[in-house]
Amino acid sequence: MSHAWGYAADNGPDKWAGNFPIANGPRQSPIDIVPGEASFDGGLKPLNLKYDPSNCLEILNNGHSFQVTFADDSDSSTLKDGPISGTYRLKQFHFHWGGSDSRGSEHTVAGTKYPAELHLVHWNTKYPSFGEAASKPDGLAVVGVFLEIGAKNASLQKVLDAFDTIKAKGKQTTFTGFDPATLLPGCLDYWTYDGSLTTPPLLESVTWIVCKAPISVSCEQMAKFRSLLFSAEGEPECCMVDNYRPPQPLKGRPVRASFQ
Ligand SMILES: NS(=O)(=O)c1ccc(NCc2ccco2)c([N+](=O)[O-])c1
Ligand SMILES: [Zn+2]
Repeated sequence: MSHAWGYAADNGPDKWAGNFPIANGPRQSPIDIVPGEASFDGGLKPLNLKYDPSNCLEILNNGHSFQVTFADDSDSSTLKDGPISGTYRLKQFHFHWGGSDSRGSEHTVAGTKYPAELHLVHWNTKYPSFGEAASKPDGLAVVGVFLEIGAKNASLQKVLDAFDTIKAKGKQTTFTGFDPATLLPGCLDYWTYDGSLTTPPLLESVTWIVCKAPISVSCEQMAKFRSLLFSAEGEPECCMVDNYRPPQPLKGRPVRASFQ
């Protein structure tokens, strides 16, 4: 029986290369972003994000995180411009977080860890589906947003209020009418680099777009994230915390900044 991947000592990030050798590839994510080593690129366009709340379908505990899934059968929720060419459709968003406020983000900024990180995942419509796009070097674009401890985030609270019905792995429920744009920071300055999925299968198909500005989350809201379980109903309860991969070697990749 294959030993499923996870974030524990026996199946966590240091063990993933066994089943997924690309874990040691040339464009793995996340990375530590060092602002002083990023190069400003005046050719980078502002992000053009257009989301339709009616595309929001459901919320699911997938045993690694929770995700909010969108209908992606039309170009009604898209990412354009920024560092990418063409049109990328929103498929889902999810988070990574820590067991305490001192850790949890996947990307770090000059070594600084945030308590959580939001990922908005989009796929290139030059390919017929997410699954096809996920295996192409320009197939995916993920917008990363850091969460920092501060005021309660009213938009995030709408997502957290759905948690009671998806506590265990495999639970899902209808979740409609949510506008993911309300989770974005006011300033959309970003860093961008070529990387990968940060969980298995670790495919090197992601153009990463990491926002410089964080959004707020209260410490009570962080406690709500930590109330989810990695485990399914009927299994010994295992709190869903520290579901983040640490920074990976840059291996000579340029990191560009959309701002000076
Ligand atoms: N942390 S992330 O945004 O890089 C990330 C990682 C894995 C998967 N999915 C796993 C997967 C299986 C086949 C292809 O993809 C996704 N996603 O699907 O949005 C996102
Ligand atoms: Zn992610």
